[in-house]
Amino acid sequence: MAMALRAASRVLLRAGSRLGRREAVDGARRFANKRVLVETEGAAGATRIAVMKFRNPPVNSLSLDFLTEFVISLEKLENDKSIRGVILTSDSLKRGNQTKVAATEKTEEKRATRDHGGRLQERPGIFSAGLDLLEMYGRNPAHYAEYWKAVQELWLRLYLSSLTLMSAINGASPAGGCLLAITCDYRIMADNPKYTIGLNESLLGIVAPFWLKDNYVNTIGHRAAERALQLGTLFPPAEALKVGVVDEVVPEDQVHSKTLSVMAKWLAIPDHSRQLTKTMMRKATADNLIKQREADIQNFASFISRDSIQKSLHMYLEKLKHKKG
Ligand SMILES: CCCCC/C=C\C/C=C\CC/C=C/CC(=O)SCCNC(=O)CCNC(=O)[C@H](O)C(C)(C)COP(=O)(O)OP(=O)(O)OC[C@H]1O[C@@H](n2cnc3c(N)ncnc32)[C@H](O)[C@@H]1OP(=O)(O)O
Repeated sequence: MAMALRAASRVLLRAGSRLGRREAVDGARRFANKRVLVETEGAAGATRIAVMKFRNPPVNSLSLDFLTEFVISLEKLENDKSIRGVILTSDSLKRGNQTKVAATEKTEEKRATRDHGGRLQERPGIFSAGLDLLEMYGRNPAHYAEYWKAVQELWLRLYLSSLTLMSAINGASPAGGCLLAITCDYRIMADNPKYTIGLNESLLGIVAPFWLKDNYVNTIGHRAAERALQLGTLFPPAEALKVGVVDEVVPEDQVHSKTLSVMAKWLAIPDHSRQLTKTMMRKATADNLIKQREADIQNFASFISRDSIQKSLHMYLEKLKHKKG
């Protein structure tokens, strides 16, 4: 498996050097490609933690490019021995240098946040909208296979990461957004009832893959997962806490500071014993996918290519396009 991961990562690194653009380098303290910004906190030479901020406007969907850049950034952090903890979050806070586009029409209202150069900015309040629907709709089977391999890779890398991973959930987190969160060791969500989290695949007419279902079962238990998966439940923060999708709910302006303080507690545990424990808890679930990755890719490609499934996705996309802002 290690060999397979290393080979896949070489492919991703090659792809990354083609499409990844290092925008900012400040020693080892900050690096970025186009869609993921990584900032490290802590003194040089001491244990540091990294914050991976998603910035794939408008909704941080997990496009193929995003997945590639994410895995490259994570691998860099895994290889940096001074980093022991990583926080996943969205870079979706409004920045100063922005202006509101006149919001007289619904479409303008929906994408009202642009910077002065007219570039689309991330919208606040979205952790990640999940898998990119446009990667799964209207493409060919070879594309679906490539995309699914990248989705699997992301999940395996996160689920088996030796780092302490935490998610600071500062916005909506449906489906693949929830995937990012539940691979982490700890989840803290902003207390805003507009934000929801869960696996809503069934509402789109699709089905969560078995390994994500297993991850969900491991997180919230079999009965709760069975019900939530069938209904496609998106939980607001208080309910997410009750069912165990998240571990803590805190006021929105405290999500980052709280995550840092919980991280400090986790980092007080010796790495080797924590890592061995994590592996003991997760290996069987991950192995289930590793032993049938290729079959899972073929299943996905043929499932998503079905006319009925493409029709469901089309209807869902139309619904998103025409929903009231
Ligand atoms: C039995 C055999 C089984 C075999 C099974 C094998 C494999 C498994 C098969 C399939 C599994 C596939 C797994 C999929 C998991 C997923 O992640 S699917 C994606 C789920 N995501 C969602 O449902 C979220 C949809 N989006 C929203 O709810 C909202 O957009 C939002 C995130 C809450 C934000 O709302 P807001 O009002 O701020 O923004 P808009 O809705 O106006 O959106 C802006 C813009 O962005 C587009 N968009 C939104 N989400 C996505 C997305 N996920 N992908 C791509 N594009 C997205 C939206 O359409 C708008 O576009 P515009 O109209 O052009 O402006």
